[in-house]
Amino acid sequence: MRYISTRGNAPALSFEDTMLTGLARDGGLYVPETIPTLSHGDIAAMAGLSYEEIAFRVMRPFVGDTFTDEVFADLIAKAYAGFGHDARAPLVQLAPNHFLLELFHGPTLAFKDFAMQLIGQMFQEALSRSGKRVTIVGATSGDTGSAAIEAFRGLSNVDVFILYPHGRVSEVQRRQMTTPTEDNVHALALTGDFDDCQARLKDMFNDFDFRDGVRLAGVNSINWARVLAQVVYYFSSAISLGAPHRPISFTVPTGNFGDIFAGYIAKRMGLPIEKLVVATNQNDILHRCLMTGGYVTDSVIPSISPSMDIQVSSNFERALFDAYDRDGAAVSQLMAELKAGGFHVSQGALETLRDIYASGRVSEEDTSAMITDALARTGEVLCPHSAIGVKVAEDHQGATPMVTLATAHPAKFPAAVKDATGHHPALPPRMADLFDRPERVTRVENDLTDLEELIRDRISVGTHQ
Ligand SMILES: Cc1ncc(COP(=O)(O)O)c(C=O)c1O
Ligand SMILES: N[C@@H](CCOP(=O)(O)O)C(=O)O
Repeated sequence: MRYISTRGNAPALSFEDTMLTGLARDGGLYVPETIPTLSHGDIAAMAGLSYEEIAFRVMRPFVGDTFTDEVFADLIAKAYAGFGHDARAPLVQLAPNHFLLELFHGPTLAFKDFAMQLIGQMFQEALSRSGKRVTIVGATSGDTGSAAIEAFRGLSNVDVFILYPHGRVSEVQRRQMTTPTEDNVHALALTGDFDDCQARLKDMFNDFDFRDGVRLAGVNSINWARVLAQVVYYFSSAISLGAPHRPISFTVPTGNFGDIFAGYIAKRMGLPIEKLVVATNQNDILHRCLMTGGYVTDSVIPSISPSMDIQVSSNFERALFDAYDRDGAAVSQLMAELKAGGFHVSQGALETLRDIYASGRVSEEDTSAMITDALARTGEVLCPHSAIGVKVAEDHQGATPMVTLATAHPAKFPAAVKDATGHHPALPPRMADLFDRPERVTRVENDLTDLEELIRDRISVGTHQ
């Protein structure tokens, strides 16, 4: 299995090199050269298997010879052993034909743990074989950062720097990133929004002196391994609802387009997914694009669903690559236009995208109302992101069973949940002292040179400031 860049101008890589490389050297994102498929019989045979067994069968064809079967199965087992639910990703029925896929039973209470816990294991295995050391830099609107820190804290061959937008993450998210005490963890609060954090991260990857000098690695959904691990729960949930014998639709609270793109990969692998519905908050560039064809950036507006406060949606590039028949030059042209403010998707590519994806946008008021309403109707306490998903799913519900992804635990966003329900959602007991732990964070400006200097200094000193 080899991986190629969406911009068509970078070397094809193995799974291991793709995972450790992050962004392709032409600025593009890696995707598999061909997408392996599972037959109707292969999928039917997964009924009744554990999450870990399904994970192995779904991901194995993508991993090539990076890990033996035995090692890969062991890494999967270790990755999910710490989850707080035996099913790992349990389904809850909200209405006769509508199900909630709870993805928040991992250590940091968001769906990011599914991929990050596995990537942590895979990085350790690969780095211990090669004896190399890497510097992970991540950009976060709140959840990727805490999941990455949890997965890599204390590892001797990794430093992890997380850029988050100062004042624009929830207090729980911030404390998850600023309270770990390990020397290899560096939380950086940047003046700006998530798009600024992600843009500086991509600038670092495109600065080859810096990239090679610090051995830069990425664990955002830039990294193909992130997307891959997220494919699994589309299979596990659809199979438990009767796939491959009947089709299923999914609604996905969306920002950087990684999670819903994983659903697209599941569909391409043969899972009968009827529709993938993009659910956005008021930062609705994806919804506007699917409606009009115009992908035009706007400034990020802070919302009560801060993890989705994103306007430049990184993985949309992967969707465009396929919608443009894998024409890297066409994607490069679109990305150049994006730098100047935006682009228009061609009619053919837009029709392809609309065959796969539908979309909806939810206002702040409707998000809050849905948290209130869902509690009254179903007894579920939703986080604001999941509430956006449920609202859009209800607007798109047809005869096909609908699964909405619940992407975070409500206790990560207590203010929004309390406003809507009157109740303060409790953190799990193991995190009960989160607000008593001392915080450690460095304030940084949105300046590439300064950021690179800080990272170089920290690595060469080898201690946390
Ligand atoms: C809680 C939550 N929901 C939804 C999303 C959006 O997911 P994606 O960026 O993969 O579209 C994020 C951030 O990624 C998130 O943290
Ligand atoms: N919502 C994310 C934003 C980064 O997304 P990623 O999937 O590319 O890591 C976050 O919580 O950080």
